[in-house]
Amino acid sequence: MSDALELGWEEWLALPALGLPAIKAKVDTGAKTSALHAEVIESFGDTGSPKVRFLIRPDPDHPKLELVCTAPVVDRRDVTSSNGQTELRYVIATEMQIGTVRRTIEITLTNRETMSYRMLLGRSAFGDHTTVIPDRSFIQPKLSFDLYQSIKPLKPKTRPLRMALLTREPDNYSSMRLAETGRERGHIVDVINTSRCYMKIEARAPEIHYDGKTLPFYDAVIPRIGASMTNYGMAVLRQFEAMGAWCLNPPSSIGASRDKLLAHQLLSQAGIAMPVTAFAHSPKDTKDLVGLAGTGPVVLKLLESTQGRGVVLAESKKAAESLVDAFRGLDANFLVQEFVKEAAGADVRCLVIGGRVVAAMKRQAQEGEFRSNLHRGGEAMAISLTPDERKIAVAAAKRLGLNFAGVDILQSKNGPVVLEVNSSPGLEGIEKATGKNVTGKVIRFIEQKVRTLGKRREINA
Ligand SMILES: Nc1ncnc2c1ncn2[C@@H]1O[C@H](COP(=O)(O)OP(=O)(O)OP(=O)(O)O)[C@@H](O)[C@H]1O
Ligand SMILES: [Mg+2]
Ligand SMILES: [Mg+2]
Repeated sequence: MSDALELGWEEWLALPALGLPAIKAKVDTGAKTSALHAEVIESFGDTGSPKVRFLIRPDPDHPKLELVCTAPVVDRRDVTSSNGQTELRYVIATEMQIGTVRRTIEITLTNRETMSYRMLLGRSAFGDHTTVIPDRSFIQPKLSFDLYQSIKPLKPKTRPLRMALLTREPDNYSSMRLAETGRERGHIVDVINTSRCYMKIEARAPEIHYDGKTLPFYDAVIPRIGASMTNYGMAVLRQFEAMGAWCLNPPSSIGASRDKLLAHQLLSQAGIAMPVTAFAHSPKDTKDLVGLAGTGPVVLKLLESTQGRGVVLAESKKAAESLVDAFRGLDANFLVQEFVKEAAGADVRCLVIGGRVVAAMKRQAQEGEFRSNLHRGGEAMAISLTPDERKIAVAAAKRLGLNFAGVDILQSKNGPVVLEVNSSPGLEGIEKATGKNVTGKVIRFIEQKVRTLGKRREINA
């Protein structure tokens, strides 16, 4: 492919890495660097690899066609425009395709809303073998804004949402899937480490600070708060709410689901079936406590445990009593629960989004193990739910006020019983077992919620 290029004073080009298949540019031999129209420019990323995202409306005649572009920042530079004003601009490097020529060029970002051309092609983009013929236009093949029709993510009416993903584990499967899927659908997703947020508590101007900067307004917050961060995470979430963000799961619901005592009380008040359960801290009458959980074998659980670690089975009354005596010395809350033998080492995880079960899997424990946790070597497979299972899963999520929940059910001889409700359910196991794009459903639910909320806000304004 030859590098020789003839250009008229206006030309069509594409910026494929930015996802822009057609841009009409004015060729300007008087300008050194190229410039591209950009609105709501925001920097993000590490200092080692800074990036910028911006909104572009490539077609001046159709301002509703909006796209979000992301690019690495190569520089920030003072640029003096033709009206003599100097502006500090972001400089990005991206690939340009014009006719058959493809090359990486530097582009400065600036608001060109009032200009007829969204892009200015400056000399540094020309290369060595370019001839500009100033009295001709469109020497290179013409493109069309129709090319944007095949681009799905943004519908003309919808603006991209700004989402915050609150997590201390940005690299785990769930975090990566949520961030990626949100971005694929045209949104801005900032991954924020909950523990690094600090806050200014002020009624009229609440703020959240992060690495020395004030965080902007977020339309939605996706909380992925680990058990060790529940309290602080809830405070951060309340602060986001105070700033007007909508939280996928409200902080109080996350708190309720994490507090096993409270969760059990709330669920049983709502008439949701659960294994018979007794709670204790340091009981004097061990026999009486064990008796509360029925006559058969019992399961004892340390309340602070997760991933099946503090969960033990006592086959006999005697074993249960000596375990209770041991737990009493730990100064910890624990529960004694009827053992649902029929479950046969399996439980059912139902993923509920917005009051509907969108995916379900059965987790089967290894031979000789009653705990089905995947971390304990359990195996997961897709399962179709009975209407009763579906109903109880939805009711449990609703009672705790969770829009996004993983409800764990045991299949007992008297029908399904709820074991626990998780407010940050993992996505890897369920997506792999069912082949369903659960993450996509989460993001679409957020879009739908935030947009109806936005409409309501406009009406009330
Ligand atoms: N009462 C019970 N009867 C039969 N099996 C049980 C019972 N309680 C728990 N199990 C089994 O043990 C596993 C672990 O128990 P549970 O889910 O209550 O605690 P956890 O896994 O430590 O909590 P988390 O899921 O939050 O990490 C369950 O998935 C289930 O397979
Ligand atoms: Mg649990
Ligand atoms: Mg569990």
